[in-house]
Amino acid sequence: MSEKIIVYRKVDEQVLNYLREYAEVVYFEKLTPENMDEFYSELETTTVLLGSLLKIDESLLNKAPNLKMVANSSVGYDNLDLQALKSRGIIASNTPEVLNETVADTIFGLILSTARRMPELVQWVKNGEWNENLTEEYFGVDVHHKKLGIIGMGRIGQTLAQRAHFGFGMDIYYHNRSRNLEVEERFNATFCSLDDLLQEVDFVCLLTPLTKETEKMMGYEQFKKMKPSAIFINASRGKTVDEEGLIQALQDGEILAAGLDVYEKEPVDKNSPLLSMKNVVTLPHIGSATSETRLKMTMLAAQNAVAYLTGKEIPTEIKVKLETH
Ligand SMILES: NC(=O)C1=CN([C@@H]2O[C@H](COP(=O)(O)OP(=O)(O)OC[C@H]3O[C@@H](n4cnc5c(N)ncnc54)[C@H](OP(=O)(O)O)[C@@H]3O)[C@@H](O)[C@H]2O)C=CC1
Ligand SMILES: O=CC(=O)O
Repeated sequence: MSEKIIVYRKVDEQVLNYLREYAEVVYFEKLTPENMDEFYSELETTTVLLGSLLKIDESLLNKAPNLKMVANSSVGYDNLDLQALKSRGIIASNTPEVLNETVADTIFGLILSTARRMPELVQWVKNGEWNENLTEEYFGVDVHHKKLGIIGMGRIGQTLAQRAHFGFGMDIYYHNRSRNLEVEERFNATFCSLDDLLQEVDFVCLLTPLTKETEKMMGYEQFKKMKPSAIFINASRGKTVDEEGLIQALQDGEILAAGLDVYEKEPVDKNSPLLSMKNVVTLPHIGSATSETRLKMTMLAAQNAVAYLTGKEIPTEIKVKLETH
């Protein structure tokens, strides 16, 4: 058994045992400043890397002369420099589909808890401030039968639209670079320009991957186009939003509230104004974070790694056209 895999995130024992049938496994439950030297030393002789979030760019690849495959345990792969990987002939895979339902549940939770001000009111009750009947100043806004705008109507966007349209009677609007007629038929959804979507809907949900095109695609100018009664939800990547612009828009009352699972910098800065705003619900990037779904994701990453090691077709290889210079 000559191949070596580094697993650099916590995974279930059954995932490790499966990998051990095919390669020597070096396991780091997590990477810390204390174990980075050991990680880099193992990296020199490693063929496959399995984990998530780690920035895999030229500087890391220079330390990995034998690397042949990166099995990312997330659907988003903005942590990978695909150009650098391709120029070295390194294959990459991600974990699409298996997390759609769980992430859509999280997003719906964010929509409901932001609209109905749940975290704020839970705290109010726990603080012992519920002394009389609730007055209007604590009311939220309805979700059912409102207009939901999805920017990035892909796999997760469609799973969200399913809940919103059939479960909550919401009207669906979406913006992608390309139209999807099947989505339009299935959810009676309306395709719009970004500006039209922002002006029309009650809830804007951002779900694009982070790319050069989508970086800071939502800034003050875009928030200003939303209705002052509208709510912004971000479950894509923090960097798709200009966070300063979002803070300013919330402070100026340009939008009603925001529900966030992702931030420009993670973990989010403890002093970020977002954390002290009552109308902002802040989750710690838990889109896919259930035991069942994380097991499915890491097992799929392991299956991708094993497919590479056994010369089989890689189930969810990342295949994108790269820019040529
Ligand atoms: N918060 C969390 O824990 C999680 C976050 N995510 C994030 O969600 C993202 C989406 O995942 P998934 O649904 O599987 O991805 P998909 O690739 O299935 O969907 C992405 C959608 O975004 C659209 N899109 C891409 N670029 C643009 C653009 N420039 N402008 C407008 N629309 C665009 C695409 O349509 P078109 O090509 O037609 O433009 C596509 O419909 C991931 O990349 C990840 O960053 C995912 C899982 C969990
Ligand atoms: O953020 C999570 C992912 O799978 O992407």
